[in-house]
Amino acid sequence: MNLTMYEKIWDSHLVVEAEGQAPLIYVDRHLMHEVTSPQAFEGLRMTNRKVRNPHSILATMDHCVPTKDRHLPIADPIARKQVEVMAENCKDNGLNLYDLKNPNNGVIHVVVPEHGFVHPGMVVVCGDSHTATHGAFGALAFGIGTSEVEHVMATQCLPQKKSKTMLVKINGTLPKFSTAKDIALAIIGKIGTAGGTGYVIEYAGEAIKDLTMEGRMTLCNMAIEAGARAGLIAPDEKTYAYLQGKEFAPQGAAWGQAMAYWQSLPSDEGAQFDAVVELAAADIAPQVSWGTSPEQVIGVNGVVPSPESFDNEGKRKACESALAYMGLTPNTKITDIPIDFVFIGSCTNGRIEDFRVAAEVAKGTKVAAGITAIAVPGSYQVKHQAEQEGLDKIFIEAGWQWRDPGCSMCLAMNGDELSKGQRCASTSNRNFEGRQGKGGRTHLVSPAMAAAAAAAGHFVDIRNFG
Ligand SMILES: CC(C)[C@H](C(=O)O)[C@@H](O)C(=O)O
Ligand code: SF4
Repeated sequence: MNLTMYEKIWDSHLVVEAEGQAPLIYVDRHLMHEVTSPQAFEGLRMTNRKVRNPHSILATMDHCVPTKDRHLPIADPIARKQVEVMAENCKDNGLNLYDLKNPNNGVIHVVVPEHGFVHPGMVVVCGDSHTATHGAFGALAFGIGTSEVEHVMATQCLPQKKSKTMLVKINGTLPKFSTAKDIALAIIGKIGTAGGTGYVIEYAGEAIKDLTMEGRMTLCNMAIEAGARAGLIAPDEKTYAYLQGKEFAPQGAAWGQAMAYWQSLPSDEGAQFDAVVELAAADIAPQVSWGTSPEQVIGVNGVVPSPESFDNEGKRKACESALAYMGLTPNTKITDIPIDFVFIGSCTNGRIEDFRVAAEVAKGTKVAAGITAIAVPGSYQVKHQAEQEGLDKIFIEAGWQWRDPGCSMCLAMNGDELSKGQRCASTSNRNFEGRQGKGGRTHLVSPAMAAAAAAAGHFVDIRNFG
């Protein structure tokens, strides 16, 4: 039988499928951060249970951590408590934690790949929706709720409904200046934030093969914003080269055995998907979101749409309320929208490649008057690598702030936030109302587009920049 990669991973992890119950699957890796784990640990304590396999867990602190003045105690008492509780829980259960002082600290979905903790063919969970990121390695990776976090800690298994499969094929090669972020946004613009509901998306096609591992992570990261359970990309030579030699990658003879398994994972020729979506890479321009949902997005050379341009009532209404919140009028050119803030970072675009591209654009420019621009590396590893390459100096000379790692303004839980009415060019993944601070307005873009906007003071078409 011709199977998709999802079906192969599913079949090899299915523990039991009892009549009238959700199938039970085995979980290989469990990722953790300070926000969604405390109640799960508490639940274990109350029921006198232990973590079944501490080695399956890697934990960090990222959401509520400060990105500056880290030598000082955390000022916000709630954040401080969260960090302390995380440290205690990990210590009590013998878990590997990259705490604030650890040189491996950073955003969970950035640090996990850096250490080769996720391998092709694994089932990976985390109490976090952007777990989808790890699908870039050909692993079935998805977010779970806090009660499920407890269940997985205790049993290493998870009741899980089987998903349908969707193939998203990006044909041809991407134009210069269009990136994985633009592919992600263009797909969501096409299928909508509910387009992937009930599906696991497999991304394929020449443009996907061409992406670096960082780019693949950016793309899979946003599968969740398309409503999908997870995103997947078939492992290939790039995947293996990325993993080889990393701390948690198989070593010695185990490497060869693992490779043999990994090479069996890609979807078989003729495998049937429940849905197929195709896009031409050549049509994907640098994207800018204009609304309060990632599907409200358009090419940078476009204009803010009017509610009447939508053919269904729901979308018309959504457009109206998004424009009111965003303070935008229909037909405004995207490149005429002024900004107040720029954020480069997050588990979508906080990797070394993102800072390289942004620094190349920022080099020799100055942040426009009145604009605050912050560069927040996804991890200390990214930060140190960038510093070795002198990227920090480029940003600082251009007037940017160079911070310590964390989720930061991706969701503004740590005090880094917009004030009411401020408008931000952001490389993160969600532009929901209030996501970057109450009344703040978020436009999702790629790192290059963010850096260009910082210099110009408004969005610019990166293809004509400089
Ligand atoms: C805090 C966490 C539960 C949340 C998520 O699940 O994604 C956060 O990481 C986010 O990006 O909104
Ligand atoms: S960087 Fe943003 S999307 Fe990623 S885990 Fe943190 S808050 Fe969630």
